[in-house]
Amino acid sequence: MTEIDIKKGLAGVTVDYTAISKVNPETNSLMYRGYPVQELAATQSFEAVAYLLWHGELPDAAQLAEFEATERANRALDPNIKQTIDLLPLEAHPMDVVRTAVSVVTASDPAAFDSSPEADLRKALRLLAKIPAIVAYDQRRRRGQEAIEPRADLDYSHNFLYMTFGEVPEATVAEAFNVSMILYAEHSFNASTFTARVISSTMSDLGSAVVGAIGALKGTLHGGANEAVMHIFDEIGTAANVVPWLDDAMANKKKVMGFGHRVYKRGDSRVPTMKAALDTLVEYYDAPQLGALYDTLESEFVGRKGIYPNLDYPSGPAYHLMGFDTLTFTPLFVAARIVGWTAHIMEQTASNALIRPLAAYNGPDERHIDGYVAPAEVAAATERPEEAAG
Ligand SMILES: CC(=O)SCCNC(=O)CCNC(=O)[C@H](O)C(C)(C)COP(=O)(O)OP(=O)(O)OC[C@H]1O[C@@H](n2cnc3c(N)ncnc32)[C@H](O)[C@@H]1OP(=O)(O)O
Ligand SMILES: O=C([O-])CC(=O)C(=O)O
Repeated sequence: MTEIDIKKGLAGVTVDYTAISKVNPETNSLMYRGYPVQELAATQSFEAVAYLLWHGELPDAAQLAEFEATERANRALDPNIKQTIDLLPLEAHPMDVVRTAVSVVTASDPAAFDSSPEADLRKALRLLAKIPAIVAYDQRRRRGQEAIEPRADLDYSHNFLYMTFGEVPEATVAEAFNVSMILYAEHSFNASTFTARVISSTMSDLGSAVVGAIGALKGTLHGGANEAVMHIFDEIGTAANVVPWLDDAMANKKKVMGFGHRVYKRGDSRVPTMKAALDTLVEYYDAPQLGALYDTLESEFVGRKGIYPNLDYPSGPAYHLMGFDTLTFTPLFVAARIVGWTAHIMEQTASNALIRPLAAYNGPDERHIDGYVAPAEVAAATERPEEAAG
């Protein structure tokens, strides 16, 4: 058999251009539409960053005001969405709940069949506005709490936390949340975004592409890692247990979630910014034990393996300190990444080619069903070219 150079997992394969973001492992940097993500996190709201990723430029004051007004006006959930969520068991994974609710939101959109740039932009903003209400509604129903309606006088981050916890958060908490949303918003051709692009490439609709992307994000090798990090923290307990826990994990060849990355091999460009946000929360909530566990596991694991934390490592404990259930962490990633997914769906649609790679067959050689005699016309049609030529 001829040797074919298979790039397992498409590792290292460049499949298209994108103008949305640039991940540069050489310089450990990430830019959204040319702006370093650290600068955006330090100076912008998540709403302004969403506008940037969708429109290519940061909004001026009037554009931002209009964008925010539309976002605020679209936050509430229609009764059919709440009823759909209520039909799901309380034990359903929140990612399955979000996936199902998003499916209903997009199927109920009057422009569900319209894939024009204007309709897609409007649908994207509608999802950006509604996903927080879905996530908050589901966490509250799991806790047996009444749903809280959105407040149009609050920005995205304050309102998200308000709808989830019933209190307007302090600035420190809302700011850390805003930073996490900006850092999670976009990351080039990651697995879930690529999934969305594959679905869009068949000329399917935005809703189908987003639902597929949510499915891809759920896995622990991707977005599900922020939830998995917290399970690990719960298992380890305190910094004093890190060494024996790690000895055991490594002896059993277990992956330590929240570490490693397909593209960044010397550290994830977003981690220092999210770690700084986590530090403010550790101080705010007076949780030095969690900070010590974080630092000890990081230094032990990096020291032993030379594999660095990714964004899910600081964001998991940050969401825990804010009060989110561990199961809600990956839906928070969905709330942010809806921006990147939809930006890529629109980019794919604007310059489409069906995504359909090749595979090298390595199954059994040709064989036949005993006693089967092909009709003459079928035999002629399946006759292999080399036989026909011979
Ligand atoms: C926001 C995000 O989605 S970021 C990613 C979140 N995912 C995680 O945190 C899950 C844990 N990490 C991983 O599984 C991996 O690092 C991935 C999947 C993210 C990237 O991996 P890949 O580029 O495919 O590299 P791969 O998994 O082959 O790892 C290369 C080697 O490093 C090891 N390695 C990589 N990450 C880890 C880890 N977290 N724990 C232990 N070993 C690891 C692998 O076991 C492998 O070792 P080997 O060569 O001895 O077999
Ligand atoms: O880029 C990736 O492979 C995963 C990642 O960090 C992200 O999607 O944010």
